[in-house]
Amino acid sequence: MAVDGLGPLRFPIADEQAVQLRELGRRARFGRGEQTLTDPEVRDTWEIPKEPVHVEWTEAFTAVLDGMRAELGLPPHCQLMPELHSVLLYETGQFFVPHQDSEKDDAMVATLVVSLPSAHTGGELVVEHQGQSKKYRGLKTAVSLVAFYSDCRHQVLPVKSGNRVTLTYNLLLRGDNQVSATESPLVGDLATALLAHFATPVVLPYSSRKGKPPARLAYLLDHEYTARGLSWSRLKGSDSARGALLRAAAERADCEIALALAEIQETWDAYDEDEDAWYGDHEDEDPDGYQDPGSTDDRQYVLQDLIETSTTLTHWIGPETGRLEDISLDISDAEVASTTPTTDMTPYSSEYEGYMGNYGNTLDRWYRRAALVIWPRNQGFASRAEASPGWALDELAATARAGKIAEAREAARSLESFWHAAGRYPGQAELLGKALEAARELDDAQVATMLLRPFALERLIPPHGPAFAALATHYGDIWMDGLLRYWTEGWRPSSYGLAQAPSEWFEDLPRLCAALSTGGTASTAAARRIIEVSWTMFTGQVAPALDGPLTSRREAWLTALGAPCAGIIAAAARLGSTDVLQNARKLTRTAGDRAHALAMATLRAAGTRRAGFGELALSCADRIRALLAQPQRAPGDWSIKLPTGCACELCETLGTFLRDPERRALDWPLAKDRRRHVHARIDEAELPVHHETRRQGRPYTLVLTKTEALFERERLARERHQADLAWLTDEWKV
Ligand SMILES: O=C(O)CCC(=O)C(=O)O
Ligand SMILES: [Fe+2]
Repeated sequence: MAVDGLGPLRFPIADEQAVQLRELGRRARFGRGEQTLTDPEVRDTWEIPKEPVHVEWTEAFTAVLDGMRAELGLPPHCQLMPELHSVLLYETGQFFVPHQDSEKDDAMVATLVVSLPSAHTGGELVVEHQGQSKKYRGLKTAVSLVAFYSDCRHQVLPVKSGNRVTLTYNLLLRGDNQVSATESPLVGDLATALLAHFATPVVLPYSSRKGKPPARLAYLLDHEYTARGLSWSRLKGSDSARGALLRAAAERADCEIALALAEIQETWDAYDEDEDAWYGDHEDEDPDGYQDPGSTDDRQYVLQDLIETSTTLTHWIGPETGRLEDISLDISDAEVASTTPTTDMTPYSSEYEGYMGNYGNTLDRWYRRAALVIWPRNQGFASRAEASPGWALDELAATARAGKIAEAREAARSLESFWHAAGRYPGQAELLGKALEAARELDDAQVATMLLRPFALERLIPPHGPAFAALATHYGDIWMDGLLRYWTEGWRPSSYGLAQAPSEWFEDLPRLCAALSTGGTASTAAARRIIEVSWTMFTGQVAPALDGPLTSRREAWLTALGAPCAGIIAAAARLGSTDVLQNARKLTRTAGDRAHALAMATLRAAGTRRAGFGELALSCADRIRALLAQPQRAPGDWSIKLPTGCACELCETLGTFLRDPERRALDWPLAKDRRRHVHARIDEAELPVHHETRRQGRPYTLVLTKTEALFERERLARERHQADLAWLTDEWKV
């Protein structure tokens, strides 16, 4: 090894040469996510630039690399290619904390660390994998070489004395490391086991019933892979042989197999060992008990029972495309198998949650593992469709377009058992677009309903217009009514209270209905239906809440409803939905401050639109004129109206006091619960009454005082009515 300017290095490396090297170096950086950082708490090392460094290996290196290939479990027909990554100098005290190397190249599978001969103590390289760890010490008089798969966590312990100099190499895998396992006697056994797995009903927990046989098997691999490093031809260590065996067994059992990445979450019942020691000396502890949520060092917790595991496949190499695809597929416990249990792996993140009421203390751990996913070939379409429904819809449409309509319908029917979940996949707008296309192409009313049913009406957006119109024309009104009923199921009030109306979607209804109504009569009729159900939903939620006083909270709520209300009315006017327009007029005739607030908010949200709003503007103006015509409160008139709602004796006393035009204050000895009821009534109606408890005597005395806000508010309300009326006259020519 030679360095420009320094000449050949002499081994063991002497102090003065280490100093020369350091002068060339800079503080080594490390990667975290997308970033490259320096932080001497994490990595304290000098990195010498590669350009002036020249390394020449003897013949023996090739043999060493081939030995490493064999020991890493890679077959003889592939090769490890070393690529110099960095030249590092650790002076006394320097180190690198545990980390995983990032794979800088798709073909990178491992790291090679070469320690050059130098006298030093400490500075051991510690490599971990699946709970095992090995320490490697550099030598004074010989080169030492350590290679490990890049998913292994490793660290360099602080150098205690002397200097440690290393070269690190990325080991790239050249050639396909797959071996054929068809000859192995294990293949037959594995194939039999696969057939048994797919024929054995799942035992359901807490039930004497037997479930259906599992739909698939996900066998978890032992090494970690990044999405870019995932490849059949670069499986690491024992994964490679297992992959080959299962691939051959799947073939023999007439199954399909895919290589996937899984996200696994474990929830443990756990406790913090230190938590009980609260009486001890805690001075050096963080007062908030803060724990870095990203920290994977959760060994301070004592694990009790594993409460739950969830496994979701997030990527796979498409069985046909051979490309990495984003998928989302939940795998049940009965479908997961592994040689190394997840519990023995190192989580990439964990989070401890102390006692929260319903649950005890829990520790969540997250892992990423690779998996071989296997399913019977005759269930292939359904199995892949569950993982990527968008792909499936495209397939269905394409098959039907190619004239294989019976086959396409059959394939569509095979999705029925899980298709209800299609409404929860990410990318709903795109998925619905594809479903609309496929439903039309399949030309079968029942299958079309099955495919579309899981979606919700508020997923329908203007770009869907043409596909929706084609569907409406093709299947007719009755079919469409049925579909719209399904699509608004989530809108109906459930036992948990009112469903949440999709406000923004209502607001945008004119645009949607415009897009739908260009598609012919059937589509226009469907658009009218959509307006009707929207109005029914909207008033169903709002009408019951229009009674009662207008508090500030109510006012904010009603103001926010102006835009959706205006959206529905404008859409109704545009498509001539007379029923809805008539109903909207009814709303304008509803008496009360709340209805007025909603009507004004609707007019303000109408913007420049006029059609459909005329009567609303008129009746608002009438109402304001009537209010303004009422005599103003006389100075010194302190009477306040208590809204109806409770007829108890306390409320009667309260009502009498409030009504009295002369009395301003009331001293009222009342026990705690009764005081609370009176407070609640006053606060709920936001009455201009101050309440206070005088904590003397038994029971304490509730002191009520009417405040000046009574006059101030009425003055402000009048001003606002005047301004509103001016606006209505100006803008709406009422
Ligand atoms: O210096 C060593 O032994 C290893 C350095 C290392 O882990 C790295 O550069 O990523
Ligand atoms: Fe490293």
